Amino acid sequence: MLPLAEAQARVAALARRRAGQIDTVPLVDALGRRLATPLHARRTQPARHLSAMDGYALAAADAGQVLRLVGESAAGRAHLAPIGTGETVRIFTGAALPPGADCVLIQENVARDGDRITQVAGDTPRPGRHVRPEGSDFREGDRLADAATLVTPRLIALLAAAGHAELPVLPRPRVALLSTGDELVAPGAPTTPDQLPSSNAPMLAAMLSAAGADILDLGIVPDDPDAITAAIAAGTAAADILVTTGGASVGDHDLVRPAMVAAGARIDFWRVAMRPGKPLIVGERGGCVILGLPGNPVSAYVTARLFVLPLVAMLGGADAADAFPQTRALPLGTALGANDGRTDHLRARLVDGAVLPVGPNDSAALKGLAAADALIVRAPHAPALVAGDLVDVILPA
Ligand SMILES: Nc1nc2c(c(=O)[nH]1)N[C@H]1C(S)=C(S)[C@@H](COP(=O)(O)OP(=O)(O)OC[C@H]3O[C@@H](n4cnc5c(N)ncnc54)[C@H](O)[C@@H]3O)O[C@H]1N2
Ligand code: MOO
Repeated sequence: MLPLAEAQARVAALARRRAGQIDTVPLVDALGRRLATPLHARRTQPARHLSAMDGYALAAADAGQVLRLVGESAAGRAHLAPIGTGETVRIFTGAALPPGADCVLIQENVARDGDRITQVAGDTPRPGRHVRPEGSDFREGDRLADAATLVTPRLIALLAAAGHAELPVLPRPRVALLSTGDELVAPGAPTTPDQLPSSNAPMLAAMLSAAGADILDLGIVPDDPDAITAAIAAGTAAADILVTTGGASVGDHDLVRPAMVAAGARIDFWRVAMRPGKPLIVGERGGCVILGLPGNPVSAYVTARLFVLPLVAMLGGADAADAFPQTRALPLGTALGANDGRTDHLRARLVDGAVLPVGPNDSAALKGLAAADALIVRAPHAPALVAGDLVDVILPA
């Protein structure tokens, strides 16, 4: 069995992007994807010296004088004529300063009598007071984002302001999903006592779509070697990643690894020193990485968090250092026994800043999984802990 960190490093080594492909998409559609190229400002922001407040624009040299009102400057309707000595212009937030003005008096500190403006409160204005200088945010040609930067709503705002309507992004990884097992039916279909709904497929599809993957659901195949081999061949031909669930272990009906070999895949490793998730199979066929997850739903969830989502992130442009889940040390809300030789992942909840395991600790128990919003990570041979001790926790993705 491979140690968990070594297994993750081997998956990182398999992450190869489709060379050269760039999608150009509208700003909002780029959310959650990574830039394919660096991006530069196509305009200067602010494009002129702008007022940061509603008030009166003047030259600081005229401070303290009674000023004569000669016009108005509003956002989008600049007062472009220069003002002379002793003159002022009514100005609003975001409006251009007229030439000759270098500061703004806020209107609360001013008394107005017809076209006569007098400062009645506040500090003596200095040059630049309440002014956003031209180019103070960015200038045309400035490099605003590097290639591989994650597109957030905040970056979308910056790039929209910089004149971009579409962004060049790395392609979404295509992930094929295959559920194996004679006992499985589609969710919602009637079940006999020998059957159960395939809950792994919608769980994984939801995790993958939130992670920005395009999903190709290959459905359910029975425990038939030829059918699984054919589905693996089809899935690897169509996708960047093929995720299978079930049939990963050692039983007579655990057919995924032999089927991968029959389909011409290379097995990179099988079995990881982790719980749940021990029977994970990783391989590749024709440039497609195959992740054979165990069938137990909690095992499928944990291996998806620890291997599938990081691989999707790496194919989407993330560095390995950012792609794998980070842990945070949080106080335990209860005692825990010593761990054995596998890295353990306990379903847990955050309650009042402490982390509490959610039972039962069974890799088929879905209620505990649904109730958990964190995973406690216990290193191999971690010692017993008491309430209040710090423990490593993976928080929700
Ligand atoms: N003798 C041994 N037995 C087992 C070992 C072992 O090392 N030696 N490993 C155990 C571990 S750990 C796990 S995890 C499971 C994983 O087994 P498989 O990946 O072969 O999964 P299956 O046997 O096909 O299914 C296990 C369980 O999960 C249910 N399942 C399968 N697919 C789905 C799905 N899409 N949605 C919901 N539930 C699913 C399936 O019905 C079984 O109940 O093996 C242990 N055994
Ligand atoms: O280690 Mo298996 O993945 O639970 O039950």
